[in-house]
Amino acid sequence: MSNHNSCGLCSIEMKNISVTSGEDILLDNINLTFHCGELTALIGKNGAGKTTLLRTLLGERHYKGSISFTDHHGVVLPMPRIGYVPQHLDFDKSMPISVSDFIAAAKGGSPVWFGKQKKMQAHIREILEDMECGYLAERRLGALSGGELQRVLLALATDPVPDLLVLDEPVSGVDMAGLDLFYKRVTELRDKQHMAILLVSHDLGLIRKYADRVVLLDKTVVAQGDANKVFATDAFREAFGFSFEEVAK
Ligand SMILES: Nc1ncnc2c1ncn2[C@@H]1O[C@H](COP(=O)(O)OP(=O)(O)OP(=O)(O)O)[C@@H](O)[C@H]1O
Repeated sequence: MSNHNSCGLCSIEMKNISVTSGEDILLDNINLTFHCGELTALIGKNGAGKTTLLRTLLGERHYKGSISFTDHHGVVLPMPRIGYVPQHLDFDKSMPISVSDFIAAAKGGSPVWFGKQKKMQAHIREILEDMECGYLAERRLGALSGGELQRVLLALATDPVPDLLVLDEPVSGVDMAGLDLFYKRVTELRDKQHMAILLVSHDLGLIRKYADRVVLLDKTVVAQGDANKVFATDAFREAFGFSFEEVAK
């Protein structure tokens, strides 16, 4: 898929990144650049280091090497602002908390029991409406479907607009129509807000439909490029045990 939206300047760069745990090398000399306005899909077999790479970007893993952000003016800043949608959210589903109170609490506003601040509530309604889920504002968080919850988390992760949006297999437990809708929303964000997006996914069909670039990881980057190119590599066949032609079916 061609990308019309990248200015070529604004980017997040991982340089010579290595992560170890005791004697184990979890990530080995990763060199990657994520461009603003581009959706990059991160793929690899189980244990390849995908989640470790995300956690490193989020500042949750100790690493060797450097991560930097270059803004639209070419100014290099030490760290990008990152929005994160986790794989799943662990919470007590019987909790009597509404979607808008959850967002207010996550944003570090006043505790929910102090009552809602009008301005904050209007803002929350606005960001949910941007994600076409304003109607969820007063629903109980625990009553949302998997797809609805993902949209709420996406609204939260993209306000304020981050430099890099990181999505960790965000759509597990969501049906095919919900998946497709989620990817559509994500690509709209890429185009409208010009953010760099990094997505860990196992859905090769959706990756081929929506990703601008695919990175195949096996502790280090073993292939990268557009989906068709990466799916045709020997490294892909080795990682997944099937060939490009089988993905195309
Ligand atoms: N905190 C940790 N300490 C030690 N080893 C870890 C830690 N976290 C992950 N690992 C190991 O690092 C390797 C990479 O794990 P990681 O979760 O990043 O893989 P992944 O590509 O996300 O896998 P999956 O597709 O199964 O989610 C695995 O061998 C895992 O056991």
